[in-house]
This record gives sequence, C-alpha cells and structure tokens, in this order.
Amino acid sequence: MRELLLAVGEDPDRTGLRDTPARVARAYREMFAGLYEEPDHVLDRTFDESHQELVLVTDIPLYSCCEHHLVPFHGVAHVGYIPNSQGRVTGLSKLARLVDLYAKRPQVQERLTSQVADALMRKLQPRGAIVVIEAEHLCMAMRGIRKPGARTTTSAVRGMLQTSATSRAEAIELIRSRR
Ligand SMILES: Nc1nc2c(ncn2[C@@H]2O[C@H](COP(=O)(O)OP(=O)(O)OP(=O)(O)O)[C@@H](O)[C@H]2O)c(=O)[nH]1
Ligand SMILES: [Zn+2]
Repeated sequence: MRELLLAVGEDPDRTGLRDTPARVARAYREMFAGLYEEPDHVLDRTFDESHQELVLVTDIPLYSCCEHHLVPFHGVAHVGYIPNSQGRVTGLSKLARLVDLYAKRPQVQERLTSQVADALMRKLQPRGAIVVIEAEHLCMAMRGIRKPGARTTTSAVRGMLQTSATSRAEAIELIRSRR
C-alpha cells in the first residue's frame, strides 16, 4: 500500500497517510475474509421441516469487490431453493451468510451468483435453487464509462427451478413483486 501511495504521487510519510497501509491491511483482511471460510460449513446445520416448496429470502444487502479494479460493487441478492423430498431446510440467516462469504472475495458478479447457487445444490441437495443479484459497479460509476445508476442483474437457476417453467415463474414473480 505504501508503494501504491508513492506510485499515485502521494507522500506515504505525511501524517494523514502514515497509518494508512496498516489500516488498509486490516480493512482488506475483513473485506476478503471469505477467502478463508469454508462455504459448506455455513450449511452444516439443517432442519427437517418437511417443507417441500419454495423458500426465498429477498433483498439481502450485498457488498463485494470487483476483481478487475478492486473497487466495490454493491446491491442486493435474492436467494431461494425448493427443499428435497426429505424437506431438508437450512436456517434463513445461512442464505445471507453464504452470500456474504462469497462476496468477501475478489469477485465478478456472475461467479458470485453461481457460487451461491452451487453451494446450495451441493450441500442441501434441494430440488432447485435460484440466485438473483442486482448490483451497481463503482468501476462503471466513478471512473471509466461513468454510468452511475446502471444496474447489472445476474441469475443462476438450478434443478427444478431451471427445468420447470411454472416453478421458475413463481420464484421470479415473488422476486419482482416484493415489498
Ligand atoms: N463480467 C463482468 N465484468 C465486470 C465485473 N466487474 C467489472 N467488470 C468489467 O471488467 C471489465 C474490465 O475490462 P478491461 O478492458 O480489462 O479494463 P478497463 O480498461 O478498466 O475497462 P473499462 O472499465 O471499460 O474502462 C470492464 O468492462 C468492467 O466493467 C463483473 O462483475 N462481471
Ligand atoms: Zn471493476
């Protein structure tokens, strides 16, 4: 970080910047903590609720970091799944924890979206999963093309939510009509 400050023409020894490299190191440790966490552990505890229809958590706030520019992208994630025939469900907070874990890595939005869906499929073996992420990329807002407000939507749909048009339509409708 000291080298970086020098490279942009700053004086890393001036009072305001003296603690910055260590401060940024601590901030990065937090922002990229997901690199050191095991996603499957998030979903270790499940409950047998014999619920076999859609479970959907919408508007999970999301902060991640674009791996191309190392600047933030932020928005919301909607995460849903249809439990398997045993009705194995996870705690609702775990869906948000999963989003957080993968968001706290250098990311691209597409990979973040599919990683969450794939972790759900792997661990819960649900009949289907859907993840939709809507985000604004600051690398497109504050620099470069400079289009603040432009929003990117990505989706990852697996299993029955991919193959059954009715199931997918129900989930999409619930995501669209929220609030
Ligand atoms: N697919 C995808 N692209 C992203 C994401 N975040 C940032 N980008 C894009 O990554 C691309 C990197 O393009 P480059 O041409 O290598 O970099 P650049 O010269 O800084 O590009 P500009 O942003 O167009 O100025 C840009 O088009 C970004 O908009 C993401 O999550 N997914
Ligand atoms: Zn970027």
